[in-house]
Amino acid sequence: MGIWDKLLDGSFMPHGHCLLWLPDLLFLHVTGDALTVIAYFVIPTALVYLVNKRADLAFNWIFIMFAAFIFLCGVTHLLSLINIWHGYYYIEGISKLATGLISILTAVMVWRLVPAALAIPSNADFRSKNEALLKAQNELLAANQLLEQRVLERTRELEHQARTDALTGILNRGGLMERLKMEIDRASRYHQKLSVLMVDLDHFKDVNDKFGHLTGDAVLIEMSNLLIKAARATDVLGRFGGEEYLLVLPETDAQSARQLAERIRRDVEQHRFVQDDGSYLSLTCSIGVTELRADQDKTSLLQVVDRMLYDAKESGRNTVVVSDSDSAD
Ligand SMILES: Nc1nc2c(ncn2[C@@H]2O[C@H](COP(=O)(O)OP(=O)(O)OP(=O)(O)O)[C@@H](O)[C@H]2O)c(=O)[nH]1
Repeated sequence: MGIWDKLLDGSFMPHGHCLLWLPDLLFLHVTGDALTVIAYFVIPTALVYLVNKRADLAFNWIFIMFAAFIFLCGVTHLLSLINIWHGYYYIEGISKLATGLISILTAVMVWRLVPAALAIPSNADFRSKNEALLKAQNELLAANQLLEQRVLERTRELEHQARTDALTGILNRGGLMERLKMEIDRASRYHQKLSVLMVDLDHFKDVNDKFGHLTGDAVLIEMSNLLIKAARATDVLGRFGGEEYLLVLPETDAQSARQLAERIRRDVEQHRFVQDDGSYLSLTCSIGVTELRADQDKTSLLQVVDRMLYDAKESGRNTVVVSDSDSAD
């Protein structure tokens, strides 16, 4: 008995009459429906697998509804195939009803989902938002770099200010001590000469007392300008105290330092300090000078130069006193 005979034997009765008893027509329907049934079972399996793997998927419950709907369509198709030979019409009817219900429910739910689904940003939205984010990030980076630059500049400014005398603009005592130590270290290391001058205006208190503090300040500024002019660019000038200045002279021996000190003393003596009202003020200064000895430290150097200044004051002011190497300590 051939396949067609088997398909068309008595069990086909009476259901197959709709297919006109034609084997090729029956084959066509069976093949089409069988393929559809396979697809209807494979698709929901894929959907359920996807939802399982991607729990973050937006509206994943609708995928499950689609899966149920397609699966039931598959069952209905399968039953319609079986019913060519067996008449399970009630079962097929129940299956159709279940499919219809789930289809209607899915249709309603899908329409209710439309506004929310439309609100999901498109790829183009994401791209433009991403670009905007990148732009903002670059701007932030640039702003950060600018800020770091400003902080660096401000830090340098503050460091400079911390070492600067607010009145005269030359080094203050702190800055001066730092530089003096550096110069002493350098001179000791390279066995170079180094001398220091301590310059102090004579009877400066009288200037304040007679002409006021503002005139005193103006004199101090003018005095520092005078010293800047007298010194070399490599010399280090700073305000040691009230009306006391320290001049550090790298690569300079006591002899040359004395010559410079004498020139400064003369310059100050001859200088006319201008007052606010246009009148002039004459002042003198006393200067202590010393040259760094081997193994001498900053404190000892300052003690010596301070003593030389004291001697200059004691010997009548407007004088330069240089330490000789034997009497230095
Ligand atoms: N205007 C002004 N005066 C100052 C400043 N710092 C210190 N002085 C004054 O400088 C004067 C120093 O007085 P003294 O130490 O007696 O010295 P001097 O009058 O110069 O006397 P000798 O040094 O002995 O010649 C004091 O009157 C201080 O008030 C300042 O920044 N501005």
